[in-house]
Amino acid sequence: MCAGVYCGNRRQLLVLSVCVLTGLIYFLRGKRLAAVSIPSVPLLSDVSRRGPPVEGEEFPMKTPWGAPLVWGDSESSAWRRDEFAHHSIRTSLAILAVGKYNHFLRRLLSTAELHFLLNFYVTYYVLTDRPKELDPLPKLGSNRELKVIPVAEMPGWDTLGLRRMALLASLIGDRIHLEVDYVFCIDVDQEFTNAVGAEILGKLTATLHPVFYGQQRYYYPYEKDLDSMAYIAEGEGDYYYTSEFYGGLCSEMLALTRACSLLILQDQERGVKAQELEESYLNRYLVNRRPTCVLSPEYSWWDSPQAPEVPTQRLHSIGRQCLSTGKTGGNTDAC
Ligand SMILES: CC(=O)N[C@H]1[C@@H](OP(=O)(O)OP(=O)(O)OC[C@H]2O[C@@H](n3ccc(=O)[nH]c3=O)[C@H](O)[C@@H]2O)O[C@H](CO)[C@H](O)[C@@H]1O
Ligand SMILES: [Mn+2]
Repeated sequence: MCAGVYCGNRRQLLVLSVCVLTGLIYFLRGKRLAAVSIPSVPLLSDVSRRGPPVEGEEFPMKTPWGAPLVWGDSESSAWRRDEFAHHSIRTSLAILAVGKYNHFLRRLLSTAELHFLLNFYVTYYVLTDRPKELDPLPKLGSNRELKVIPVAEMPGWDTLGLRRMALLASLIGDRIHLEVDYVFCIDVDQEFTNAVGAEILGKLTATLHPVFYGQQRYYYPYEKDLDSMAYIAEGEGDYYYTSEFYGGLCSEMLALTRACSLLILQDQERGVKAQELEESYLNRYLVNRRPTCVLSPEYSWWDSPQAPEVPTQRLHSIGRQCLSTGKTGGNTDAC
């Protein structure tokens, strides 16, 4: 453009010279920048972030019944976040920590403060047998609070796996539904590693189990005992969901936890126990009441040969990671 305006008079010659000089400076600066060696050490966020997911076989964006299948960096997730941005929604996390699992609490809370529903009202409901472990209370951001609910429960994932639904049902019914709009149930042996935003807000939200993502239905560990209330027949069911992270509107979560705890009680009365405990009953419930929002394995991930590569790891299961390495024999204390 500079060269094109030269018409022969002195003023134009001056303009032309300035343009050429400026161009030369930019050219030389470009060379200098290129000469500066950029360190080849990848930034931490690059390790767990790949390009944004694009609709396709690897990254389906919808379930067969039309619910969103959520990848946090996709365009549709950005739209969902925009939709919620101007509503003052009250959200919450319900966390159970009994016995040795209390040692996971601070890591979950501190990472939630960095990544979970920032810019929303968040209440942490911590059900614990050791309220003193939260003394002093962790420092929280504005519009975020923590409420401790003392519980007298026996430790052990095999017992608590049958108690948590009942505990949640009474807590949601008595209190949570009066105080917030959404409640998410989360295993305490996890940590947030990247942003989890309003894209997860649905009437009823469930998360795909990473190990069974993309597998044939035949491999899903649905309950096969005909006597169990969690039994899922051949041809029933869409996906296999994890029990480590699910949630939704309080009314939906009240219905879910009440129904599941009733199924568990009915089984216990007859001495029957579904193989995957709470997860089996959750999956049974979600066959009949399909989730309106399905989170991809970005929201339940651990490093395992069977887990898929995901664009961004957002919620990491420390407990299941430990189990999959086999080093600790399921003793998450060692993690
Ligand atoms: C279905 C499945 O794959 N289960 C395995 C997986 O469980 P899960 O990840 O299904 O269970 P888990 O051990 O994380 O227990 C579920 C949740 O109950 C709470 N909780 C549990 C026990 C306890 O003593 N105190 C307590 O507070 C806590 O919030 C925990 O996150 O990993 C466990 C070890 O981590 C066990 O090896 C389970 O076999
Ligand atoms: Mn767990």
